[in-house]
Amino acid sequence: MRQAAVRLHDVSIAYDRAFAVQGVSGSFEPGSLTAIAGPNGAGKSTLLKAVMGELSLSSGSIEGGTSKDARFGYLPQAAEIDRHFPLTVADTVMLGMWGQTGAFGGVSREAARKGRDALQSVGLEGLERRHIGTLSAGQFQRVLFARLLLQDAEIIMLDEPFTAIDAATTRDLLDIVKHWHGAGRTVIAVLHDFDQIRAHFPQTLLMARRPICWGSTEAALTPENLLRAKTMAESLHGHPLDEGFAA
Ligand SMILES: Nc1ncnc2c1ncn2[C@@H]1O[C@H](COP(=O)(O)OP(=O)(O)OP(=O)(O)O)[C@@H](O)[C@H]1O
Repeated sequence: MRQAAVRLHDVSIAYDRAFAVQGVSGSFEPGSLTAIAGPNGAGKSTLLKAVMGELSLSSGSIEGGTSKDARFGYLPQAAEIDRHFPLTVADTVMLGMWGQTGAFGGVSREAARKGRDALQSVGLEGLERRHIGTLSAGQFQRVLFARLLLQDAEIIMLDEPFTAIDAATTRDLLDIVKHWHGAGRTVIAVLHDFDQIRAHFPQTLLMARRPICWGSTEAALTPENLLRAKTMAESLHGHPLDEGFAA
């Protein structure tokens, strides 16, 4: 039997004693391409961060998801990234090689070539010396994808990768996602656009703090499940500490 890339056993996560995620079980199989969908505040980003090992669990366990694991590539939500940091495009992309070069490893000629290739793959050749603060949102997202390309991770996790990104950039970045999938990597993406999920993502975890459905996208994104997610989210916002109050 093939090993699951990441297996979740009854995972719950709380902030300040209030649950953000409750009772999620299932597997991201090796080579799968999965969307995580659900209303605002459903716990999607929290779940990704827990798989990355950035958050500890209140209960349950995650197999295959450990902190500082070079197997993982992670694209945080744009709002979580400080673009005022004085980095060039080239610096930012080369951070993807961190795990391979080490903190003081320096950039070899081969690594620099890979960096240029990655920038070319996302259509940004020539912008190496630009400060990241001067890029458009779409250009910056391309830079982050180039960094992920260099990182060469086995499991790639994307938190709202196409939010506020123009159609042409989204198309190009979706092509990279499909390329990763074709190469057998495991890709997990938090997404809000159901049409996009239906068109490109074979598997979906639909959640509203609790899991609603984790399976084929067709089975997950039914009108009934979407209504359940909406209703559950509305009840959560009305009573954030109700049954979710952690022990
Ligand atoms: N650092 C934090 N401290 C306290 N509460 C938090 C923290 N981060 C998230 N939360 C809360 O946890 C719940 C789940 O948040 P999360 O960001 O995981 O949801 P989401 O599904 O990714 O939402 P969105 O679609 O709006 O990005 C929300 O009620 C949120 O306010």
